[in-house]
Amino acid sequence: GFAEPVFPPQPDRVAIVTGGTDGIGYATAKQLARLGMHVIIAGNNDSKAQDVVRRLKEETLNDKVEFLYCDLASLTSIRQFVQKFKKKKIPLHVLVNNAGVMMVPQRKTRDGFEEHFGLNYLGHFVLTNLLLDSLREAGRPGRTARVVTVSSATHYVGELRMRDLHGSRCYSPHGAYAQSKLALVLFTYHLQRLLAAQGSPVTANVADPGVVDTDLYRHVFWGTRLIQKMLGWWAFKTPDEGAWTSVYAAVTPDLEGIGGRYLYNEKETKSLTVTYDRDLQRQLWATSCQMTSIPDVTQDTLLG
Ligand SMILES: NC(=O)c1ccc[n+]([C@@H]2O[C@H](COP(=O)([O-])OP(=O)(O)OC[C@H]3O[C@@H](n4cnc5c(N)ncnc54)[C@H](O)[C@@H]3O)[C@@H](O)[C@H]2O)c1
Repeated sequence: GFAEPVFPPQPDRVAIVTGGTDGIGYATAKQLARLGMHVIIAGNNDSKAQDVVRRLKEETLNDKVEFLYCDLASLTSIRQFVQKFKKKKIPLHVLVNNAGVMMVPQRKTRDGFEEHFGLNYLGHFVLTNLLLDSLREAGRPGRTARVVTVSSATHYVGELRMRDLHGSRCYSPHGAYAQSKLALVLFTYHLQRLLAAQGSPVTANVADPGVVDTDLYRHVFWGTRLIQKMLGWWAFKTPDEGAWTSVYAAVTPDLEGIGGRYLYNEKETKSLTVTYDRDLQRQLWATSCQMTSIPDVTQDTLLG
């Protein structure tokens, strides 16, 4: 009973989709390519890349689909990806921060960050900051460039432990995932305020895909996995359905010039109360800048 939304064609626009080799990211890349966009998949899944690109080209009849290696669990790899992208000398209109891991055992990224926080959140924090100049250049009033960041309803039970962001004192895989998804919401709202304060032709929104039948659940308790296998078709959205909110945020004319929204089923919804706390947003942003050696441009711009 799911009616596919219809969006205007998007020729001459370029999108980067992180984690576009699988699940919701694959479906997002496919739908954007169908709309005529040049889609670049940023992924760490080299072995799948060729096949995925071939399938996407076949399914969308769009030849402008490519893969560029980007391991979001490595700051060096993210910087190399951005360099490679900028060498192409093409504009960037849409960045979909989609990739993620869930409930992985306690382990660290290359730079020593807890994996959920480091990959899901800090990886996208760095990627977005390094691509902001490209997004600003490509956007224009009336046709803004867009950052779409995929969070999750799990953020509602998240807690940001500013004194122990890496969960070294007490680690829970669920808590670490929820914290990373909460951080992405705080980041998006702060980013949107920065962009608005600078008068940048770029907007930032959060997309919540709902519960979607993908391999994200590979690390959860086996009982939950079994339920997914048996009832997934009935209780979960398909990846195509889950991708619509990201696609909506990326292209709908309804959101032209509008940012700072938490979107679920293509509608604005309230996120957890604490996500609107500007002091917390600022604190997280400043700490993230320190952790990743990104200059904090918001310090002078956003005082209020
Ligand atoms: N599936 C759900 O029910 C659900 C619900 C809410 C939110 N989400 C969010 O949707 C997003 C996509 O998840 P999915 O369900 O499609 O899962 P998935 O496991 O099918 O896809 C995750 C993607 O992230 C990529 N990825 C993982 N580690 C990476 C790394 N180090 N560098 C680059 N890419 C990496 C994977 O290669 C894969 O392409 C995630 O952010 C997830 O938190 C999913």
